[in-house]
Amino acid sequence: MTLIHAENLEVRHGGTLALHDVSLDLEPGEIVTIVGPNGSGKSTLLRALIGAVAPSRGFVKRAPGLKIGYVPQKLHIDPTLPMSVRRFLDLPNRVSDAEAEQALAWTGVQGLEKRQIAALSGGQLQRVLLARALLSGPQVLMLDEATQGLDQPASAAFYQLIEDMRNTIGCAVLMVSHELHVVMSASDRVICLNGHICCEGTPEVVEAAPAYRELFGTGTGGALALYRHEHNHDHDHAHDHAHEAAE
Ligand SMILES: Nc1ncnc2c1ncn2[C@@H]1O[C@H](COP(=O)(O)OP(=O)(O)OP(=O)(O)O)[C@@H](O)[C@H]1O
Repeated sequence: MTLIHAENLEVRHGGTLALHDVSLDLEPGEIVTIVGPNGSGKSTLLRALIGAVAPSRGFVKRAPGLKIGYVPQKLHIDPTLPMSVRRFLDLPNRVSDAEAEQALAWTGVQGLEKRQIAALSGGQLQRVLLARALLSGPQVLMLDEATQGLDQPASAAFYQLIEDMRNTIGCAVLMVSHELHVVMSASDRVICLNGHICCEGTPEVVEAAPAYRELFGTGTGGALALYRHEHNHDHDHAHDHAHEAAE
């Protein structure tokens, strides 16, 4: 059974058309990665699929009772507010000490219960966020640039962990990533977004697609190419995505 079905989504933020004509299905157990330039609507799409922003057109259908574990791009916690890892894992639902310990162990940050959230390193924080998402027993894990700020070995290890989790608990994974090398190896399906879906398919299909090559360039490869947006096909609509270099 399809977990999430989105049809012809259009999302506006005030006067900004963030997404239009976006249709997609998320099936159980698959790892789907969304790539796209800055401002291309990736976070907006995740938020629309969760129900945190309302589409101005189209609709999202989630399987009844669907449990989604969401790992946000940033965590906004006032650094002056005391918040231990253990307390954080109780939000929004209380969990037992044993469950908290198990989730932290699984994500490789065992023993951090008493540490303050504000005192964690970037990598530790991402793993604690992941532990919290797992505690809800998700059928879908959604990650919004979860490896931002991590070095390459740390982000590779993080994605390996995600894949292990998918294999162990069978959840689907929908993630936004800026790391093409990871996307290409760890995803079952890639969606290339730029306000609308430019192309999608298996990593091999997307890698060869002209729209993807226009977005990310073909020569330079790696992270730099992500920001080189050589977008020259016609969109026949007016919206404000930066179609030029965003460095
Ligand atoms: N709360 C908001 N209010 C107004 N405009 C917004 C809001 N959130 C996003 N936008 C705009 O919507 C568009 C899509 O933003 P979104 O954050 O979804 O893109 P993104 O692909 O996730 O970007 P990034 O890679 O930089 O994280 C952008 O033009 C952005 O400025």
